Amino acid sequence: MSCFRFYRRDPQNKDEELGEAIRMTHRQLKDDKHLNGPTHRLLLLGPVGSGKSTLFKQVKMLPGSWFNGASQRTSEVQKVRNSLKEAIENVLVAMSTLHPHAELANPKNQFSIDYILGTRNQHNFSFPPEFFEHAKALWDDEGMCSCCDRCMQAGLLDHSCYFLDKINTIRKPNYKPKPKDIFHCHLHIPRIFDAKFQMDEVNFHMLYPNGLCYINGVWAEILKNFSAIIFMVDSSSYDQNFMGTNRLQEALNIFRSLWCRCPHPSLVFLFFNKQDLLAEKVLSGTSKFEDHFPEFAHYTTPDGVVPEPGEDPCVIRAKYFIHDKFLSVTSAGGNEDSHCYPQFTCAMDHSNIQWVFSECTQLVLRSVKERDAPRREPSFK
Ligand SMILES: Nc1nc2c(ncn2[C@@H]2O[C@H](COP(=O)(O)OP(=O)(O)OP(=O)(O)O)[C@@H](O)[C@H]2O)c(=O)[nH]1
Ligand SMILES: [Mg+2]
Repeated sequence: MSCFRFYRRDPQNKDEELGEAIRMTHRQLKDDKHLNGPTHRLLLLGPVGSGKSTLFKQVKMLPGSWFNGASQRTSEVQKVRNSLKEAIENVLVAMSTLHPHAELANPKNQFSIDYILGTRNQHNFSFPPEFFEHAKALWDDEGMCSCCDRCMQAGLLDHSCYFLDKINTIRKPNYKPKPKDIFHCHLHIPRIFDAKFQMDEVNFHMLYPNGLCYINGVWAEILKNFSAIIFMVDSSSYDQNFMGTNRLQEALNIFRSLWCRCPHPSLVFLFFNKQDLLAEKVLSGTSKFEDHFPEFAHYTTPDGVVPEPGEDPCVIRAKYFIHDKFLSVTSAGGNEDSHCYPQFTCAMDHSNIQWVFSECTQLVLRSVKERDAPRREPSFK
């Protein structure tokens, strides 16, 4: 699970490792070039939990993707079960690390905890029926459930409940994952994922370094190898804290640091993701934006904004507040010849991502053309 994995990181070494892995991938890409023709490389970045894995899975399902095969689906059963296992293990770890400690409501379920924790680190775990029995017994325990709620409120275990609520479905011998199950499923090793796809007969190769810590040294060197960078933001995270920092503010800090280090000129797509969750939160009125960003109280939606059909004005105001905050980084100066394009996305929605990608790939093509013709003034910013 994202946040616990984050705690376990050894940032300096991991980033060096990751940098080396990306450099190797580039060498490989150069060798492949004569086989597949020119390829535009996209790098997917973003803070923990912003939706990178989900977007990546959508890309793998785009028409023309190299991963767009029926055989992929069968191995998804194991992935979903692994995600269930990871979810329950992480709640169990959280039970002993939270303060105050979370306790089992039924002490007899300690046997199930011992069983589940005893299966940790077993590769290719076969998921015997007793695994699901123990998982179910624990999920039915009120102590464990309330621990999960506490973790969710802290923004720690966002995938867990989804799988734990579906134990009875996932355990069935003839279980076939639904697309939603796959989207919730966390991508595991290897640390760098890549997907190739074609749009308008142009090759794209997207790299996604899972778990990249944003250490400065690696960035500048890596970034220059890409035609465009996609930076994802969890727009609904405005009311969440992680290790004492507001998650949206943290995303903004990371983006600012990325923008400063981008080689000139760069093309950056800023995906304001989880628009559905943002709308839900704003409309429910339970979590006020101004409680977390006081300047929101004086913010007014800019003139000329074109709303989506049926979009509520409060939602529009919140989403453009975030939009303007991030765009102020790019208009602050210092990287004038780079271009940043914002997009409002919902990575769970395949048609939205398909549309967004067709827009972005057109912009990549335009930008590359203009880069190759340096004497012409770029016609967009
Ligand atoms: N409702 C909604 N949920 C989303 C959206 N995008 C991602 N999610 C969910 O948000 C959670 C985190 O998404 P991931 O794709 O795992 O995020 P990530 O950036 O890969 O996270 P790390 O690998 O931990 O850095 C998952 O439970 C996703 O199902 C979205 O647009 N809408
Ligand atoms: Mg991920």
